[in-house]
Amino acid sequence: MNHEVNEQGQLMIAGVPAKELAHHYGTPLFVYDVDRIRANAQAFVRTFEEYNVPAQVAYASKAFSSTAILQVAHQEGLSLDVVSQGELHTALEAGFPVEKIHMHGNNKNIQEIEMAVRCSIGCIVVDNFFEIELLSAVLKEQNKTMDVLLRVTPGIEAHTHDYILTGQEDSKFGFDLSSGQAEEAFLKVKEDPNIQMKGLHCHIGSQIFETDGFQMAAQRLFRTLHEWKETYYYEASVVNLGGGFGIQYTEEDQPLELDQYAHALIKEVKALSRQFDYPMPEIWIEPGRAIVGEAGTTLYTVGSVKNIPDVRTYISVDGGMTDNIRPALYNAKYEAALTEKMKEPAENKYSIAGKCCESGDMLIWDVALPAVEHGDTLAVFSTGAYGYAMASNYNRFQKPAVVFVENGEHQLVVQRESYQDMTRLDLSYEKGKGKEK
Ligand SMILES: Cc1ncc(COP(=O)(O)O)c(C=O)c1O
Ligand SMILES: N[C@@H](CCCC[NH3+])C(=O)O
Repeated sequence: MNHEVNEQGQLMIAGVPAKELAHHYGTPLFVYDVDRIRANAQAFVRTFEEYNVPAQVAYASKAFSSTAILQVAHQEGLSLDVVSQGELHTALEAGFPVEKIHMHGNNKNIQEIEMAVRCSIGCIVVDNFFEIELLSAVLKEQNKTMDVLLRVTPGIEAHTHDYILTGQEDSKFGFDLSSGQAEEAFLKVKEDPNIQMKGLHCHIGSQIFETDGFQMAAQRLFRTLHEWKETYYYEASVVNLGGGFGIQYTEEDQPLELDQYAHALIKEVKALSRQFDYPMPEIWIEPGRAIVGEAGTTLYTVGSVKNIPDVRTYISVDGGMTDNIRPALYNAKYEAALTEKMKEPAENKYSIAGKCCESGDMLIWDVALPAVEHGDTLAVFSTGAYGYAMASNYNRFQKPAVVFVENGEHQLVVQRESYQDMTRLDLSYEKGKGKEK
């Protein structure tokens, strides 16, 4: 992996020495290279523009949601995918245009739907029959209309590199195409004059390195849309192929360039539109990881170093599974470096441990590094997606701060949580002072 290193052998992030950031803001610290976020967004947006294909590139904010990142997403012409009232609230606080917000979720409750309808967001991606009932009732009550996509499971499951064609669908998300549930949902949605059915949505998985899974999914959606056109004279104006575009965490990961994913989707949808003589729909996608993943780096300070002769050396840092649950949850792999020793050769293998009371709180096993000492700043790369977003307060550790860096300037965009923040919602218990039943 290529990193910016200055003459003194220091790791630089968008023109600023990482050590300086660690010193200024403290650690653990999430640092985002904003130029990189913009370039990632543009790789998708420009490709659709170049091919003159109407599209929406919706940033999947589950990957990392905060006011600042949503502002950048908007500046780069992205739409937004939210999955909760919390993510929608953040979008509204960030001033994100409501008409470019799409709402997902396999169990949207009445409050979420009411909020989405009240705010007149751009689209709800409908996931199940119960939701159709809730949405119909809310639209009637608020005397409003709503554009929707139906989320369907096309029977393709991506397992990072390969694809499993599942005959029988087994997913908590969406309507099954093969059993006819999707068609039943389509007919229900079509019955409601307040619901405008714009098209179909699917999402086949995450961290996908090839394009054939997306192409297979597009084929299945088109086959369905073609049938519905023949049978019901329905024409979709949108096909949403979800997110899932892979990124590089370690040297072993060899993702495509982002514009190659977009290019392949455009080519496939154009071909399918010709094949089925179907009017070319808008193509919507929902990248999360691909927008922010590689743009993020986590900085930690090394604390204890424990050598077990002939076994391994553990180095413990001041964060861990509370700011990056992915190694513990998915056995995810990362690369790391010592920010001040970028030009020094690796001299040993170290295993990087977090500080939670969990043996499984390990960030990286056996990574080759120069000699590690107490006080070193350690950078873990490609932590921009599903890191801060999945952070917890386990062991009552504070959530880290987040800093944006662009053109040599840095700015705090999420403050470090304080202990007061953590106890703010706590109330004391006094025996005998409870409400009687
Ligand atoms: C419906 C949907 N869209 C988009 C995404 C974003 O995925 P990724 O971050 O892999 O691009 C996800 C998460 O996998 C998702 O479930
Ligand atoms: N959170 C997961 C991916 C889930 C994507 C959301 N549907 C990850 O870190 O890889």
